[in-house]
Amino acid sequence: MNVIETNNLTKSYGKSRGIVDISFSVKEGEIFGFIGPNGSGKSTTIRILLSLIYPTSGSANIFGKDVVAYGSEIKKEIGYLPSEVFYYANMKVIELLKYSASFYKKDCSKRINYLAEIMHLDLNKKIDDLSFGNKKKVGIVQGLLHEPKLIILDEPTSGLDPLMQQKFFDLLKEENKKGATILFSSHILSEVQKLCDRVAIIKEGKIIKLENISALKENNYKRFRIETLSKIDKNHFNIMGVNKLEIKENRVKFIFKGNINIIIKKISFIEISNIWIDEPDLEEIFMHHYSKEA
Ligand SMILES: Nc1ncnc2c1ncn2[C@@H]1O[C@H](COP(=O)(O)OP(=O)(O)OP(=O)(O)O)[C@@H](O)[C@H]1O
Repeated sequence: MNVIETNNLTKSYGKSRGIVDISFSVKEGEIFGFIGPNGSGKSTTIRILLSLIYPTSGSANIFGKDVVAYGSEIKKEIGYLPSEVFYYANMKVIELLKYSASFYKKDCSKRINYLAEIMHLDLNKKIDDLSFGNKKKVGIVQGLLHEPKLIILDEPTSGLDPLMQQKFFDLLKEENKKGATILFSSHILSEVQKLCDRVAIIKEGKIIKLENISALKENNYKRFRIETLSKIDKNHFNIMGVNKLEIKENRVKFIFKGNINIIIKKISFIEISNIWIDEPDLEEIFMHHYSKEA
């Protein structure tokens, strides 16, 4: 079953582009990454899913229900962490969280304590006295306190130190194991790589690639770094499938996608002193998509 489904979702802000023909689906139990640089349209898509804004054309369904028609009903099953959180500064953390919990028809107190303990959040502090990172933690607890079936996170890790990021990711994995579906938007590829099953790459309002993380990483992309005994001819590796080719004297590096034997044969013509072959990280593959399709 698809938990999220969008069909040609389009939003224009007057004359300026928001998103154009965004179509993707997220299956139940999936952790889906939404990746793109600032201004590419991630928040716009998410705001439509949460019916905070309406699409100009196209449609989006969550749990099989249209987000425009059933927005308020759907929202009860969603945990949302916005990219920026704003609170009434005068409230204590616990007061705010209890207020948030009052929107749901269940007792969330145990859950609030559990989440606060994991995230090292002091419930008795005033919101005003919290650092940016601690305010973010309040947002995390607020988004997860009602054990939502769908968790939507918009650039959730900014402000969290690496240890807290790890705890947060562990928490998300735990929620996912219990059945929650997750939509995770980010411009930090290493986080998406750690957490997500599948990813949509969004650029200038359009999805340019939908891929399994494993396929994106292993899709025959290999990073080669070679050192040779003599200077390398600048055209030696200028062949199909070679990208980001850099040659300096007796060193060459590139990313290759294709039949690996072609490269091995090419290498056999030169005398090498060292070679490293590994998998490029998502960042490199992603940047390659961007530069190629720009
Ligand atoms: N309220 C608005 N009025 C006018 N244009 C907007 C508005 N909100 C977003 N846009 C434009 O829509 C496009 C997509 O922006 P959006 O905020 O969805 O991107 P994003 O990928 O979430 O980026 P960021 O990571 O910076 O939030 C951008 O060109 C942006 O300038």
